[in-house]
Amino acid sequence: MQQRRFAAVHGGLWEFPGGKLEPGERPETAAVRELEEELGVRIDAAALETVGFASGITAASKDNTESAQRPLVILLYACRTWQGVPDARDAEAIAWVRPDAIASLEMPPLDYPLAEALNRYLGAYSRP
Ligand SMILES: Nc1nc2c([nH]c(=O)n2[C@H]2C[C@H](O)[C@@H](COP(=O)(O)OP(=O)(O)OP(=O)(O)O)O2)c(=O)[nH]1
Repeated sequence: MQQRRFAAVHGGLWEFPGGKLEPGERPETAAVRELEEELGVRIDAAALETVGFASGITAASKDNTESAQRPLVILLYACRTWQGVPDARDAEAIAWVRPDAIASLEMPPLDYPLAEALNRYLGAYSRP
């Protein structure tokens, strides 16, 4: 998980690493690019596993310069193999967090349903 820059929208909150698509960009390509930019790790798009998504409305920007709040969809992927050691290149901090402890972090609203989707995906909530 990574902690957003204090000056950013949702500053100081923890989130899954990632970011917005560039025009015309595929989500998997964006995930590869963002993990390189934010963590300095290299991943193969073919190694991404689809976990789930969360949808809502964007937060109002801090300085209110952006237009009205817009619909937002965040896709979550799992990736079990990568090259390099994760480094906080674009965040206040990064941390490995056990999947069942992610929801205890202070996060932006859509990261909570993403954490639930991850735990369902990993079977952490499976019944005996
Ligand atoms: N992770 C997350 N992001 C959210 C939620 N609601 C919401 O408006 N956002 C916004 C905050 C950011 O503007 C954007 C996340 O994309 P991002 O990490 O690429 O954007 P950013 O603003 O940090 O920086 P930039 O690289 O685009 O300049 O989504 C939410 O619930 N979870």
